[in-house]
Parts: sequence; C-alpha cells; structure tokens
Amino acid sequence: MTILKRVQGYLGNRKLLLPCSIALSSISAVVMLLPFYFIWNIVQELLTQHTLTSLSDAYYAMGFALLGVLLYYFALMLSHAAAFRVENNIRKMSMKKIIRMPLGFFDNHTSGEIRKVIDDNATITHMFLAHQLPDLAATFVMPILTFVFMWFLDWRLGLACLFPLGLALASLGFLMSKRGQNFTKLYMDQLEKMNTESVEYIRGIPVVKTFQQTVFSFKNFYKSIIDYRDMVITYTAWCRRPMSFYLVFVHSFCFVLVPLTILLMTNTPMSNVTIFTSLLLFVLITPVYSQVVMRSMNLGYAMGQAGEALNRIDEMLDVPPVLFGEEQDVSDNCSVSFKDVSFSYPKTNKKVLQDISFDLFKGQTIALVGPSGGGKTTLAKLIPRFWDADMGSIAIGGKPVKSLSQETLMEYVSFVFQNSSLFKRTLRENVAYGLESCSDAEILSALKKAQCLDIIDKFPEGLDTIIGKNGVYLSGGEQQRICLARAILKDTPLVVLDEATAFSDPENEHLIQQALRELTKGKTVIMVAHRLTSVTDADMILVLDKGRIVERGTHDELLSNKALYTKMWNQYQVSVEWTL
Ligand SMILES: Nc1ncnc2c1ncn2[C@@H]1O[C@H](COP(=O)(O)OP(=O)(O)OP(=O)(O)O)[C@@H](O)[C@H]1O
Repeated sequence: MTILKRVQGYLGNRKLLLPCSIALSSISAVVMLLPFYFIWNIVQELLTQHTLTSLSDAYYAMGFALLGVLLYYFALMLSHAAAFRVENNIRKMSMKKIIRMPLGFFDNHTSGEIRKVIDDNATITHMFLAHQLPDLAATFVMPILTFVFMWFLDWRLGLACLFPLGLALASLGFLMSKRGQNFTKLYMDQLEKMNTESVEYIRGIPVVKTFQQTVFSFKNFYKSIIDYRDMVITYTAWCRRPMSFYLVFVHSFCFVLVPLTILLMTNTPMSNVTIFTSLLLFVLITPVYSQVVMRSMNLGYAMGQAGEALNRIDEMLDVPPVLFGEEQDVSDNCSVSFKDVSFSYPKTNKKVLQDISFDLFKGQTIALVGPSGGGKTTLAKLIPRFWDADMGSIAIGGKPVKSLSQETLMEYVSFVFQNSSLFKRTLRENVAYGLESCSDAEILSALKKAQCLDIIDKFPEGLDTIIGKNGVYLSGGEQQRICLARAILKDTPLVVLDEATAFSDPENEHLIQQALRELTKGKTVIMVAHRLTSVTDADMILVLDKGRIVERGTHDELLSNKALYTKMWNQYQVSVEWTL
C-alpha cells in the first residue's frame, strides 16, 4: 500500500501508530459482530420457549457492543495522533526544503500558491489518516466475517448473499479502475486550476471594472470554470451507472433473502424458527454491513485523494536544492567571470541563455541591454544564485560561485530586483534586515543616501513606523528607494541591479537615479538597463538577444557598429522625443 509507505516517512519514530490503529479498528469490527450472535440466541429462545431463562445473552450483547465502541475510540485516538504528526511533519519538512530552494523558485511560485499547496494537501492527508484509514481493515474484515457468520447460521442464506455482494464489488472495482483514478486526478487538477484562476480574477478586478468587463472577459478564469463543469459532467456520467448498480446491490440483501427464506420455510417446515431467526439476524446485520461497504467506497476515493495530495507537494518541491560550498575567502579583486554559460529554467527545454562569456573587473560597470525576453534579468540572477547555470562556470573573485558559502556570497553581493519586497515590519527592520548590529545613525545615513528622508519625515514614528499597518503604505518608487537603502547599508563590493522599467513620476525617477549613484559608487556593478541613457557611461555594454550576446563594447563602440544597439538607440531617441 504505497500511501501507507509514503506517510511512514513523515511519522518519524512513531511508525507503529497507524498499524496499531488499523489493528484495533479490525478487532473492533470483529467484536461489533458478536452482539448479533447473542441477539440471535435471544430471539431463537423467545420464539421456541416463549420466555427467557437468563439475561446473560443480553449482557454479553451489550458488553461486546460497548467493547467494540471503546476499541474503535482508541483506534481513532491513535489515528488522530498519527494524522497530526504527519500533517505537522509535512509542513515542517516542506518548509525545510523550501528554505534550501534556489531563490528563483520564489519567482515561479507565489507565496499564496506555496501556502495553498502545502496547507491544503497536508489537511487532505490528515483527514484521510485520521478519519478514513482506521476503517481500512474493517472494510476488508467486516464483509468477510459477516459472510462467514451468515454461512455459519445458514449456509443457504449465506450463499445467496454472495450474489449481491459479488455484483457490488464488481461495480466498485469498475469505479476504482485506472480510468476512475485518472478522473480523480483530473478532478483535482481542474479544481486547483479554477482556484488559481479565481485568485487571478480577484487580483485583476480593478482592471476588469475599469474596462467595464465581466467575468467572460477573463478568458482563463471563464475557461477554467467551463472545463471544470465539462469535466464534472463527464465524470458523473461515467460514474452514474456503476454507482447506481453498486448502491442497489449493497442495499439489496433482504430482497434476495426474503423470497429464499419463504421457499426454505415452505420446503422444510421443521426448521422454520431457525430459518426465520437467521433471516431476522440477516436483516439486522445488513444495514451495518452496507454501511461498512459504503465506507469502503469513500475510503477508495479518499485514498486516491491523499495520494494525489502528496504527489502535488512532491511535484512543487521537485527542484534540486541549492548546495553551498565552504569557501569563505574571496580575494578582494571582486571580479565576475562567465565562461560558456548556458541555462534553461527548470521543467522547460528552452535555452534562455547560451554560451555567455564575459569578464567584469573590479570597479567596473557592465550594462545588460537588449530586446524584451532576451535574457538580461536571467543572466543577472545567476550571479547571486537565484538559479544555477546548466553548463559553463560563473566565478566571483576567481572562485566558482558554487564553492562559496552562503554567508560569503551574501556578504559579497547585494541585489535589487524590480520585485524586491518590503516586510510588514518597522522601517528600521526593513532597512537593516540581516544587519541587526547597525546603529540608527548608520541606518539614517543609508536612508539619506537613498533619498528616503522625505519618507521618514512623513511618519511621526520615524524609523519605528510599521510598513503596511495603520494606513502606512508606500508608493512603488518609495518602496524601491527603501530597497536601495537596504543595499546601501549592506555595502557589498558587488552590486547586481535591475533598473525599474517605470517610474511613478519624474520626481521619483530623479531621486531613484541619485540613490542608484550612491549605491554603485566605487562598486563593481552589473545592471539590467531599460533606459539607454543610463548605460552610456558603462565600461561595457552587453547586448543580449534570444539568450546570446550579440554585441559588446562601450556606448561609442556599439554606435559605430551600426547593428542592433544602434537600432535600439535610435528607437530610444524617438521614444524620448515622443514622450516629451
Ligand atoms: N521564472 C521563469 N520561468 C520560466 N521562464 C522564465 C522565467 N523568467 C523568465 N523566463 C523566460 O526567460 C526568457 C528571458 O526572460 P528575462 O526576464 O531574463 O528577459 P529580459 O531580457 O530581462 O526581459 P525584459 O527586458 O522584458 O525584462 C523569457 O523568454 C521568459 O519567458
């Protein structure tokens, strides 16, 4: 049973919890059948002797019923203990894996998506282990025992029971076939897709409203609903017949037994009482029996769902972790060198960077320019190891980046990308994140260099202002300046930055340019540039197109080439004039 094996990995040293729970639940199933035997005795005695000589059978019936309930209660206690442990460990182990994920993983998965995949699927697994798994053994034990018991009471009635049971199991087998499992997977896929698209829809409501559109304009969301509807209709249509047969057969024991009992009673009048009490007992047992068989059906579904839940977590976290080296001693020449670097994003085949080679020396600035989608941001992100190159080598200060310890790499490189975010903490904590020993004077100096003093002046609590709380919200440009202050305070010799594509207003643009100048003063810089005026002074410009460096040189050298850069420059001039 793969699901059981899989969850054992999350149980640590409490691996026996689930087997014990299953064992107790099976014993409970056996014990629960015994009261029926004693009831049968009582009924038989009443019918033959018209009185009860002793109440011991009634006490036994009650005692075993109570014992059965008690055993089931303990089985559930153990299964709940296991389920909470598994749920907890799924979350803990996933978090441990996530912490070791490459930074780029967080570009591909939003925090909401990560939380949803882990939380929801851990809960599904919990529900299965706590509530359904204890019934697993009972589901197998109970029908067999009931059948043996019935056979023992009257083999002819027992044999007749095989008929509806066989048909019910055949219908169940059909529902749980490979096709049924595929439907379960498809169902969960469509549900997840619809959930994700609905989140996107809600996020995009302002745009939808602005353009006076309806849900139909949100094609992906609309399509996900329609796909879900079509899928559920197909699934239901497929299930309809076997499910109806299953329900009919599971509940139809009496209808087979009643005519048979009448036939038997007519043919053998001597044993009428025995046959009748057997029928009575069968009629009493049938609802219990049907209930257990019905549970087996839900169990199969829940088991499929729990397996799928674990698959989803594994699938999302199936990215090789970043392994850092031990190297702590980087020479102070802080050069960067790329040699024949190629890269594709995980789970894609498309080469986003191909044969990239260049050298950046201490104190120099390299600007990355080129058409959108050319690979500029990707190249910049390989330096702080958002992702690792598939081929070739990247070195900082002559040492391969993979050999550097995490602390060394982070002490050496600071990066400011467009989606750098602020925490819901104080301004002080946001600027001095990871640099707890910094004094307020140092933090204020960094904020000043990043042109953020106007932001502090706005809030009476100054550095203690909590961002994102009590109406404290910062504009995109202000947030970017705070991120620049963080990088200025970190004061690393190497700076990797992605220039903002859009500034909120000329005032902010001017302030950000000044902050950038402060940040890059005397540093080795790699900059993804969108506005060509900011690269004219760069020591080297790399023009990237379709993942390859197609031109390299200074601004003047590239202009004299009269190739792609010249074309971009001319277009840029036109666009600037147009803006003016
Ligand atoms: N996280 C990702 N997962 C998969 N593919 C990605 C990811 N990020 C970018 N890409 C793809 O890699 C290619 C290069 O993207 P990149 O963002 O590096 O280009 P760029 O030159 O910086 O573009 P822009 O100037 O528009 O920012 C694009 O085709 C893009 O679709």
